[in-house]
Amino acid sequence: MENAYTKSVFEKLSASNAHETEFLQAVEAFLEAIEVVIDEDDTYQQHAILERMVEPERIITFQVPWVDDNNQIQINKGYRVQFNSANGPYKGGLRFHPTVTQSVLKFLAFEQIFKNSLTNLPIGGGKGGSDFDPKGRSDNEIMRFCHSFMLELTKYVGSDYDVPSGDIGVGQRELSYLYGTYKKLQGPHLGVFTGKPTNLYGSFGRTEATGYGLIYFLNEMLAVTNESLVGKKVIISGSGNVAYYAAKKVQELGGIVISMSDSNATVYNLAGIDLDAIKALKIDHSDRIVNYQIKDEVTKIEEKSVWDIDLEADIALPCATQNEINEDQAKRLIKNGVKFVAEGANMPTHSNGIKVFKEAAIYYAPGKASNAGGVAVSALEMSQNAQRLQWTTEDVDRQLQGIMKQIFVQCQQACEDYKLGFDYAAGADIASFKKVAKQMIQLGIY
Ligand SMILES: NC(=O)C1=CN([C@@H]2O[C@H](COP(=O)(O)OP(=O)(O)OC[C@H]3O[C@@H](n4cnc5c(N)ncnc54)[C@H](OP(=O)(O)O)[C@@H]3O)[C@@H](O)[C@H]2O)C=CC1
Ligand SMILES: O=C(O)CCC(=O)C(=O)O
Repeated sequence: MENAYTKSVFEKLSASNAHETEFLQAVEAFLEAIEVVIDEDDTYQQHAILERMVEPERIITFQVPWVDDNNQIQINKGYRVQFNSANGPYKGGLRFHPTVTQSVLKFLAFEQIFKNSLTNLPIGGGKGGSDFDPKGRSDNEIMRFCHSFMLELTKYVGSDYDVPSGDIGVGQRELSYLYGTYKKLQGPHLGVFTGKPTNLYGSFGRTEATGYGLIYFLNEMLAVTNESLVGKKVIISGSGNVAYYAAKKVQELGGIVISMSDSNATVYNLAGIDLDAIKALKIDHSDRIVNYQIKDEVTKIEEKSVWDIDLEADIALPCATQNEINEDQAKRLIKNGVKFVAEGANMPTHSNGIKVFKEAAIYYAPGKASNAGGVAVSALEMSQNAQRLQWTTEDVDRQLQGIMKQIFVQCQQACEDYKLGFDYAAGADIASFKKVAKQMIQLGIY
């Protein structure tokens, strides 16, 4: 960092949040990207915009006690980070995973501020969750956990105030239990959660939206070089919601999905893997990739990360979790011919890995732009719930395509304005920073 203002904000933040490594990583990358804007205009410093932007408006932490199937009392930590509401009600998912900490949720909520702004829909930045591990838990245990979590969180959310949705470990089943508890306590305010099943008035197309949106964004990048997905070999990490629907759309548009993974193993085949088998294993049941049924001699399963396997490919789509690609793994991708990386997960590439992509001058789409389709359709779900209407899948998908295109255009425009080539990561940060900063200035200091 070179600008005195950004540098001093980051130094103070690092001193007061020394152990929050993921959060500091996200803020550092963001501040580096927007320095060109800070350099040209001291209004931001006069209004202390950066100091206010890096401090959450509110963090709620609470105890989640529940009883397991063996009648043992279990205690987990619950959180909601309400980071910034300049652009509207706090909006962002809930994550249930043993790796959840305040630092992880702060980085996710911070990124969400700018992602949500890029959608051009009125939603502020938030995120929440728990260190609860749903793996191996019975349906009744999940329901009891959700009930206890929501008894507390109910006090802090509302359809015009803070609207959670899903993320890792939280899908339609969990969202239904959470909404059921909220409804019992506060009444049937449909819009307090998004990502609900469609028969509970979730939006058609929300389940698919993050993965499909990722591919719509990727298509915009491919179009810059007059290319398309047809015949392209695509590495995908993860096999959850985002990964699976991204894979489906790649296949629909003529690409070849050569790998998918989970936290234990990777399945790969240069001629393409069987997405129906992935769906049966990982979407319909909480099974493991190691149990993928191999029906030919070329499919392989290895108990390691996909980023540690040498696979010749054109495109990489990290769709599992944060910091899954380090510097060496990024170098392996470049060596194996990858020319496009688009992030389905949030911050899946470590800063050193991003540096490798930039030096290799490949096309790189940052998660806060390329995975914004999910939250965008969540915002459409809020609109539908408020209007007491339910739009068709086709209508939602058409709007999603338009939103992803607009996000790409904003990134591209900022790159043009600041002569950044195709550094879409910087473009996304600059475009969204300017919008949120303007709103904060308009709203005054309070
Ligand atoms: N759902 C959404 O709408 C959105 C999600 N995202 C982001 O996308 C990513 C995936 O979320 P989502 O698909 O919803 O979550 P899911 O819970 O549906 O799937 C997560 C997938 O990632 C794998 N995974 C999790 N942790 C690790 C790890 N440490 N190493 C390797 N694999 C891992 C899981 O494997 P396993 O089965 O072994 O746990 C699983 O395959 C997250 O970063 C999330 O924040 C971003 C925007 C919207
Ligand atoms: O749909 C939402 O509200 C949240 C999506 C989300 O958590 C994300 O974009 O990372």
